[in-house]
Amino acid sequence: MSALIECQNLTKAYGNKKALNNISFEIQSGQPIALVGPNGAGKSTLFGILAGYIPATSGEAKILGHNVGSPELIGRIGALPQDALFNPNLTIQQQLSFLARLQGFGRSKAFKEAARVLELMQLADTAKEKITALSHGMKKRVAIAQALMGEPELVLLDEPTAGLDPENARNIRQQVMALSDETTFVISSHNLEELERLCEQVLYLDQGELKAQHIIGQQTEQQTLSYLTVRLVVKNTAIVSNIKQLTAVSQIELKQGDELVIGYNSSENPILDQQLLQLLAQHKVPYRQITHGQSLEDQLFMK
Ligand SMILES: Nc1ncnc2c1ncn2[C@@H]1O[C@H](COP(=O)(O)OP(=O)(O)OP(=O)(O)O)[C@@H](O)[C@H]1O
Repeated sequence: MSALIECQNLTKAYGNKKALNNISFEIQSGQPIALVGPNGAGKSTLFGILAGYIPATSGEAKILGHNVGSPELIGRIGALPQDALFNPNLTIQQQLSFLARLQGFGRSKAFKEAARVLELMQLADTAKEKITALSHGMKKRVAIAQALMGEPELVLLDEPTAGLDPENARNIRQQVMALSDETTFVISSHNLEELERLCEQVLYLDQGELKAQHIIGQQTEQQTLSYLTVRLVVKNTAIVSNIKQLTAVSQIELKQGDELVIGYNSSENPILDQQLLQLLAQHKVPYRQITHGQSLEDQLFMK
């Protein structure tokens, strides 16, 4: 079976500037995939190429075995561009029905499909409104509804929750989770906690280069240390020296005073988590959470 996405030496240059520089990777269908990287890393450019909006300068990008932009992919990919544009003269229902017709739906099926995705995004009440009458968050949800039309196998979401209030952001995350068994989502966001909750894999782009591709929470081959992350209820710097004395602890970082990231050799001490709990109890240090592994932020940025 073909990979869901396969890029080989993909490059996109704008004049002398390489927005993507010779990147190669392969992704299989499955749980959501995070695309992360600082501003200007090339995330939107990669989405644009995969969705068929932007031509690559060189290299190859295939989806489900077909070159990006090829007619075989119509209706099989959905995309939420960073700045989705809609026709201000049409109602939301007309707009989405029109897009469904472009995907090959007949008139009445197109209407039903538009209504289905609007319902999915809890937008049924706005079907008769024009896009100009909607708030930023609602526009975003319309754009996501558009990306879900035709039940595509791959949905590319460029910053789907940016600028949304917490409740709407949560609704979108819930929709993504609910649809993830049938559809593979690739999601870019600057909210690493959100991606960590939603995604199983991460692609990390920086200055047009692919710096990492790995499964979230899984140790990489180069990594010899295991990690425990402890969130304390109140800041406590004194406990650090006690933790350092536990067997096999080789690294400890205190972040913002209340989060401890402990690096240790788990084959030397497989019960460090239990010893840590005892130590915290002994010193009457309350904690909110202890997790195995590092946060996505630490996995990406901690040296
Ligand atoms: N149409 C364009 N013309 C010239 N340069 C462009 C164009 N589009 C993107 N770039 C440049 O390509 C690089 C990658 O941009 P891109 O928008 O893909 O980054 P990004 O990772 O999505 O950033 P952000 O997180 O800020 O959205 C940037 O240096 C950007 O200035």
